[in-house]
Amino acid sequence: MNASEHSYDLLVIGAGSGGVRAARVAAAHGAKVAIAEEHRIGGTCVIRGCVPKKLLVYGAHFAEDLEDARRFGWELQGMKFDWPILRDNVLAEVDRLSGLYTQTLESHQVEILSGRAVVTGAHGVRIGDREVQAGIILVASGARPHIPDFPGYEYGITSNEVFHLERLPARIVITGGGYIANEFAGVFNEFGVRVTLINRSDQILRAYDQQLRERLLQISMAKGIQFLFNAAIERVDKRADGVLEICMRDGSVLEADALMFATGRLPNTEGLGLQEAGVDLDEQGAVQVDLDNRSSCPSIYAVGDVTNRVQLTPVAIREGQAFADTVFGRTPVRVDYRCIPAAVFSHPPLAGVGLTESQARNTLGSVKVYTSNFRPMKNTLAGRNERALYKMIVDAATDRIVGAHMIGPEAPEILQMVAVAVKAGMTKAQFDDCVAIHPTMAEELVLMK
Ligand SMILES: Cc1cc2nc3c(=O)[nH]c(=O)nc-3n(C[C@H](O)[C@H](O)[C@H](O)COP(=O)(O)OP(=O)(O)OC[C@H]3O[C@@H](n4cnc5c(N)ncnc54)[C@H](O)[C@@H]3O)c2cc1C
Ligand SMILES: NC(=O)c1ccc[n+]([C@@H]2O[C@H](COP(=O)([O-])OP(=O)(O)OC[C@H]3O[C@@H](n4cnc5c(N)ncnc54)[C@H](O)[C@@H]3O)[C@@H](O)[C@H]2O)c1
Repeated sequence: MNASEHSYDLLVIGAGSGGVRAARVAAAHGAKVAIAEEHRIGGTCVIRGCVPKKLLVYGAHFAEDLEDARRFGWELQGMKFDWPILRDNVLAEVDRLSGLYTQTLESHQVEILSGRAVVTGAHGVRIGDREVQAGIILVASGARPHIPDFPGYEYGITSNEVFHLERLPARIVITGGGYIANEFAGVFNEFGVRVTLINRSDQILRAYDQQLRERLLQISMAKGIQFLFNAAIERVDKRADGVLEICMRDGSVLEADALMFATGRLPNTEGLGLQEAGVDLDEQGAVQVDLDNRSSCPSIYAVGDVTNRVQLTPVAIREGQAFADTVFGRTPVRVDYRCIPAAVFSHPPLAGVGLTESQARNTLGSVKVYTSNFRPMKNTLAGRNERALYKMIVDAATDRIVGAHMIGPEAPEILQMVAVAVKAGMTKAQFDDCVAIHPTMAEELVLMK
């Protein structure tokens, strides 16, 4: 790892959540670092993921807030939603954040190499017509949307394009039943777009607690989102008037103005030269790494979505940090994958940490489940018939809380703090021992009987 033998101590491929953190921290540890990026600094989360998505979720929620405002005495006239205003403000915020990420890299003396990187050997990378050598290569190239293969798939869009729509479609069909499908179904529905979600199985958000999933489904349907289960697209045709005819395997035909794929994300390793350099990939193309993020080629490491472990930004960031501290900070650090909290920013949002009820029943001897099924005070006055559901899963033998799951307003904000307690191994009795803050929704957590 000597920069005089190679151009850099570290060459990072991909300036997203994991790559930027790794590059910055390695440079702070004294390494000579370069980072290659083929698109924009910030990666998926900043440019076309978490950040613009969450801003759209905020924008969409005004539809309900403005409706509810009347019951709180506000008279609102001439309300109208203007998509280009929100879109352009969101894209401007993305530009600002991408600029901040660039500044952070520059202020840490990380050299930015613009262009697509291809690995040429255990220490070699080509970016455009530039060949560079590095003691260590970190692959942090993320993932890309998976697009199902059927005639007419090219008429569909993915989360890459959705933030740039010229105008809102009157009707959208979204395929998939996971995070992106449910988040964008909510966003479009709040904007008044007629949404149909097509799911190949009979369940949405499979990793979440069943009761929460059922609650989201019930609320989403009540809000007007249509769900088609056990359904698959056979072909899509585009009519002369631009309308898409989505032909289903069961013979039915859906008409829509837009089709969005939200069917998972595949690791970005295609044409990257990794296998030629001795890096093992799995059948989906994910880089296989050990607990220290090291691949089968000793000088090549990988973090984030490209390893297909947990496709979440905070996990990619931790992996990038652990890599840099271990390899360049001489402080071995491993990411702890236990109790990773996660949230779906649907309307309403849901969030969870630890074991679901069924996982707990399958793995523990005896389980106690506490639930609070309530109508938030704000919804009551607003006349909004939408109930929240909080669940706590407790190991009966030890009284330890092994899982917490919530759907309702601000669930992700509240669950972040509950996750600290669950990870710390707190007991139900310790929650009960804490006095409530009244009136809040979160007080339900210390009042469950
Ligand atoms: C719509 C959407 C919403 C999301 N919402 C959330 C959320 O709310 N919360 C959450 O935690 N996670 C969310 N995620 C997931 C999150 O964005 C990813 O887990 C995270 O960005 C992964 O970081 P990464 O560093 O592995 O890869 P990325 O952030 O994807 O960065 C990889 C970078 O590598 C670049 N690259 C790829 N190949 C090359 C190459 N050969 N040469 C040069 N550069 C290359 C890419 O252009 C990209 O900039 C969302 C994802 C999507 C798509
Ligand atoms: N709030 C968040 O933290 C957040 C938000 C968005 C995305 N993400 C991350 O990004 C990842 C990708 O999101 P996603 O929603 O695309 O994936 P996902 O894994 O959440 O859901 C994919 C869905 O597509 C379906 N599917 C897969 N292949 C299919 C096919 N060939 N035909 C029809 N359906 C198919 C699956 O059954 C599943 O319902 C997520 O797994 C998550 O890790 C996180």
